[in-house]
Amino acid sequence: MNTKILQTDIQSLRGEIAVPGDKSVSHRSIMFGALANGETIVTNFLPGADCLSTIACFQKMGITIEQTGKQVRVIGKGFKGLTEPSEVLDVGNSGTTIRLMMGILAGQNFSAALAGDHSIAKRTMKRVVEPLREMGAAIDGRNNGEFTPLHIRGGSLKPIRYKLPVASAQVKSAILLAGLQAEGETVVIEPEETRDHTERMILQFGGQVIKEGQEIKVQGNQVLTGTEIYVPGDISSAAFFMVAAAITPNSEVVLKNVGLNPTRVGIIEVMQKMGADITVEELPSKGEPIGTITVRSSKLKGTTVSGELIPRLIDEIPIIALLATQAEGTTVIQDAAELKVKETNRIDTVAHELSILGADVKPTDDGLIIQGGTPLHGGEVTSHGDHRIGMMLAVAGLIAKGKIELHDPAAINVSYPEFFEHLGQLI
Ligand SMILES: O=C(O)C1=C[C@@H](OP(=O)(O)O)[C@@H](O)[C@H](O)C1
Ligand SMILES: C=C(OP(=O)(O)O)C(=O)O
Repeated sequence: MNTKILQTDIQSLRGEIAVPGDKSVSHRSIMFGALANGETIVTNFLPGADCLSTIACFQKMGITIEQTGKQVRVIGKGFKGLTEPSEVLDVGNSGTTIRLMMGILAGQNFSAALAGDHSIAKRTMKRVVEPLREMGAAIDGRNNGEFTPLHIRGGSLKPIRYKLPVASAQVKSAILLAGLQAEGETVVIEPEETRDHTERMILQFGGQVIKEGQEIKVQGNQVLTGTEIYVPGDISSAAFFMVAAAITPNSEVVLKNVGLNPTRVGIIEVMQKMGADITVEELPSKGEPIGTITVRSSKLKGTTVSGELIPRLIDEIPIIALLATQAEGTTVIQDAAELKVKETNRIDTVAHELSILGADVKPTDDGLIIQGGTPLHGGEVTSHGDHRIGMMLAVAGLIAKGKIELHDPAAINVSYPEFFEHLGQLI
């Protein structure tokens, strides 16, 4: 495993960064491009390891996908155009790839095997397996289909009306993707609103989806048409530099072209509540809302992060925890038990790694309690193979005094291959 000596005790961060394309939107652009009829052109695609896994899976099902950097061309063959893969579909580290793809495979008249890395093997798939079985898919795998390697044989599906037991965009999307192939109307009921990129993309590809309160409805047997997709910058990647600017003295960082979908901007609301100096300028756009975010260092105060906010910032909680270590007073993060089923148990890995650097972070059943105002020092830390933990620790290094060794920094390539290069431009 490789190790990186982090840059520590930085005096200021200054500059402008265009963060890479949104991971959630990039995955979906490939999936919908493959299921639509005709050509789809994707620009500002995220060439991170997770999205490359999605491309490879669809290539194995007979779809022509040409990717050069951030530009992708997909030749879709319609919902009935995928072919039975002769090899295992390898999802790598990507929960979004496996869960959404299962919704697609549920409606395919063939058999497919799915597997991923060590982290994927520990993440529960039951949440998608249960509704997809109810719709008619035959799924098997370890522990009665809960864990990879999984096997799925799809076919004709019946629609369902399904109340999500947890607020999850991945589960919602898997059911909607199956629902688009079923006979009749499928309804998903969300306990809390989650990211709506799938719904937006159905519309962009000429399909229909209706949202009524907490219910999302799709008719089956829809036909989609290839289109042009512009992927906005990923606010989940921008979040690391937003927090870096807020906690590093004498800093001003401008983040261009950031996606500002209302279901994703919880981090902005939390930073404003904590007293961060943050301005957001929304710009005209055709697809997802985008804009420029500017953050300057400022004095911060603790807060509570809970309830409906959680799904709107779920992937930002590790970096919010770091922010809270530098705020005055206590920050409580609750209702976030979902963190336990991400690439790592992020409640445990955040608390453990930040404590090594001198922070006061206590894990709870559904979140974290952070006593702020703690100076950070050096130490030996690890990403645990989790990209968001790796980036959070690199940002922690900026304000730490002493040497920090970060093990497995390469995990960051999952969502932000240019991360260290961009960080270097700001130092
Ligand atoms: O739908 C998506 O693209 C995602 C949904 C979220 O997961 P859950 O649906 O499990 O909350 C998020 O954590 C993940 O990074 C991406
Ligand atoms: C949880 C994440 O992704 P996934 O579920 O797709 O692995 C993430 O990117 O933080």
